[in-house]
Amino acid sequence: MSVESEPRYPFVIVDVSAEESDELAATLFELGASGVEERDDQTLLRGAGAGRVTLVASFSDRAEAEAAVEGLREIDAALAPRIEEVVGDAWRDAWKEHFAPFALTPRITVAPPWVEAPQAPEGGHVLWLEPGRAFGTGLHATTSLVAELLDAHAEQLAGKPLLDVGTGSGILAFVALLLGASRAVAVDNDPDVIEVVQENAARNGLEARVEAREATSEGVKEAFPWVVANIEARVLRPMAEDLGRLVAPGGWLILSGILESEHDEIVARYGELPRGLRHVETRRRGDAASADTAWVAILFAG
Ligand SMILES: C[S@@+](CC[C@H](N)C(=O)[O-])C[C@H]1O[C@@H](n2cnc3c(N)ncnc32)[C@H](O)[C@@H]1O
Repeated sequence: MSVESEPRYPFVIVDVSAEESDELAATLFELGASGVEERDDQTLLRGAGAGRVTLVASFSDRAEAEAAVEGLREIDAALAPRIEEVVGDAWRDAWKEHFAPFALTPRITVAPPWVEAPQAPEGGHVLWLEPGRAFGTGLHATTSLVAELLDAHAEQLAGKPLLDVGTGSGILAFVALLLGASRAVAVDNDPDVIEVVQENAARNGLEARVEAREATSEGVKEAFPWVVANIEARVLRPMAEDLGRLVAPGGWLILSGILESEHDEIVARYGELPRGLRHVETRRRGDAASADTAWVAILFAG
């Protein structure tokens, strides 16, 4: 295929502070972006560094991208957005070059399917994972913090079913199953990830123990002894009643996708539910001195 006939994908790229990133991502959607990727110090493709976030917004054509750049300049002339155009489809797989086997927890090594089988950790397992376009390589702190909590509480998890809300690639459901959970229900409001979860389940011989479906917490009826949700504080806040209902008496809930600055408020919100979840433990990752860039995962007991 000649370069002229290859598809062209315009992106608007802008570097912002972590505090500004959510608001500016929403603005980019309002300006017509079809997707906005956030890159920071902890994502597979790194951001601008020094705690700053690089927003990469995709547009359907060049004219729309140029109009969005104009729109951003009108909002704040100091933003300095730029347009980059990618020609051809090879970039879609570029992230694969950076995705090598790594120890997610003491007992779980994650490996992409295109490498040779790595050594499993002692008493542990290799989790074969191809996230595709779903979130959840395990390289983001919000994922690894939950996986570590599951590993640390594997004795309580053994033989119990688990609900994974916002499952993405299915990574947390698979970690739980490899650590001994009996079965997992994995739900996500993005219908595109369900096939990814099913493919990854089959890759690990776990398909009989995972039920993946398009749903939010509202669409789940039964309560579980274990519930995990790595979403975002702004989604977890209104979800509190539902998630509280889904934790069986004596069960456990892990929440992630929460910044240090949001920690106390989330602990209070879930603690004041009629079910009264008790804060047990918080794990932290990132620069603790900066409450707006350090991530936390919170374990509650029901
Ligand atoms: C940060 S990703 C987490 C993926 C994976 N569980 C992990 O830990 O790496 C959040 C996921 O939650 C999903 N999500 C967002 N809002 C949701 C909602 N209200 N109900 C269910 N899933 C939701 C997104 O589609 C996305 O796949």
